[in-house]
Amino acid sequence: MTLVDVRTPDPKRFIPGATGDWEVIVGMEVHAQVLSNSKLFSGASTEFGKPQNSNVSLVDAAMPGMLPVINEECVKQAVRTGLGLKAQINKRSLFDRKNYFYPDLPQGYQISQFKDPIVGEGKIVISLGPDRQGQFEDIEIGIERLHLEQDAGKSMHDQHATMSYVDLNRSGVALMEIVSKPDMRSSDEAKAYMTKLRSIVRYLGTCDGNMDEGSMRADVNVSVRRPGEAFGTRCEIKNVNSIRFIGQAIEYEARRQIGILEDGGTIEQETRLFDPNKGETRSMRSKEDAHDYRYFPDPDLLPLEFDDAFVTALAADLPELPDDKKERFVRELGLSVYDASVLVSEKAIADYFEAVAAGRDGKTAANWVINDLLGALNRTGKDIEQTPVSPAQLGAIIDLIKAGTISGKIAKDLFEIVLTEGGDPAEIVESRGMKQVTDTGAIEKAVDEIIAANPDQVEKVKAKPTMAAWFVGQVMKATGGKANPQAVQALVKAKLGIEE
Ligand SMILES: Nc1ncnc2c1ncn2[C@@H]1O[C@H](COP(=O)(O)OP(=O)(O)OP(=O)(O)O)[C@@H](O)[C@H]1O
Ligand SMILES: [Mg+2]
Ligand SMILES: [Mg+2]
Repeated sequence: MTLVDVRTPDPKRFIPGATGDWEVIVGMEVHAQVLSNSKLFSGASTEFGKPQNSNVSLVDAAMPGMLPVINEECVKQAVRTGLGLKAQINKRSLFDRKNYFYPDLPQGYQISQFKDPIVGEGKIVISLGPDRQGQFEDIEIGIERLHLEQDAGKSMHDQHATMSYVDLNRSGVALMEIVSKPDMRSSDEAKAYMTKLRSIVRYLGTCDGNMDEGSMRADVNVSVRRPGEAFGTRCEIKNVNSIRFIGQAIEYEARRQIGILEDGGTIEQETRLFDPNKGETRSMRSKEDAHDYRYFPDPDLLPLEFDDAFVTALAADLPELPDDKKERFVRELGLSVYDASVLVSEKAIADYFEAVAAGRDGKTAANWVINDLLGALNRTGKDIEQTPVSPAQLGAIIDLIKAGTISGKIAKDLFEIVLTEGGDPAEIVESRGMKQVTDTGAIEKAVDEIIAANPDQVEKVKAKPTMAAWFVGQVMKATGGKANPQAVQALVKAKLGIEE
């Protein structure tokens, strides 16, 4: 890979050292487990959490004479992901053997793609911000390639005092390795990149994106340099399994390298581990080069070939992706970029919002979903999948306001009730007497009473008409928030003789 610098050094991102500023360079290799029922080259199940060694075929256990057979669904998933990354799809690609020994790798090699991957160059746009002025900064991060490969099994060192066990359930499961260009310049950019990539594969349905189950993990390559100079030597931090840890690992690693360089030392290219308990990276081994693996084309597999029609059919079926959705929410529903960004950040949130917004005012739906629903979920530590308020229930609350059945203020109380107790919003309004009072007779009585009881305030309003709001507030209070606010306002003004 030839390294090309596509970024202009930005002082905002510089890291101050003892002897001047530094720039951090980050490139990531993300392993994303392909969503498929069976493995890349065998019919064994990929289901997570099964008893050890129950999802293992003879192929996965590398029994002599077993031959790999490519799983078409995994190929489709890789192409879909490539399309989602606006990348070049290679109609001919090759599988290679990457040779190394490890107890969890019974074949003695991993089938991967080296020189000719299924997907070539693409890009991901990340969005940073908003800053204090409410502005977002969109940055394009290059994708170098995406290739298909097998996952290894799992060594288990904690099952026995003196022996290690191996679980081969994961052995042979399809992974997509998505390799970025070294285009990131801060830990925030790297976190935004991972967040966006995860969101894209979730929208596409090609990977579940569950980092805590290991479905997505990142090898984070970090180097530092003086702004504007050539790329420095990278260290690769293996298997980082949360977005927060990606940020912490980069911050630590950049400072470690800066310290060495400022002391007159040099950076050795190596493979490191991130220790989340200590928040630091530790050396694992010196970095192996491609030639150490003795890559060669796997003689058991034919080149992988497909035609344009195969790609076109997959492209035609692609779901709407977050960037397109965001743009459409702004254009068609008149949402702010900020609101649209929040709503598309996760597919499940976007789906929820679209169900609420269908046939209703988009901005109103967006306000309720962002401020009330997401606010409540945040408060109660739940995510959208566990929402106690369904889109139908929230939609019903919005409809009750629109129909004038309840006031906006009562609607907030109603939302709290649905949130904690559940139930049909219209029935709750009926049974608990939450209906808005639109009967002018009743409102008029309340207005008269407040005016009669507050002669001092009446004098003040005459001098300062904006004080009328005080009366509106008192009447709303007296009616338990159920009076129609517009009707109250009109009556208060009329009775006090305030011109519109
Ligand atoms: N100087 C650098 N600083 C930071 N990142 C870099 C630098 N040079 C390369 N990278 C990044 O390192 C990654 C290299 O990944 P790639 O899969 O090509 O090779 P590898 O790490 O040598 O191989 P393996 O897949 O065996 O780990 C890319 O994401 C690339 O952007
Ligand atoms: Mg790699
Ligand atoms: Mg690597």
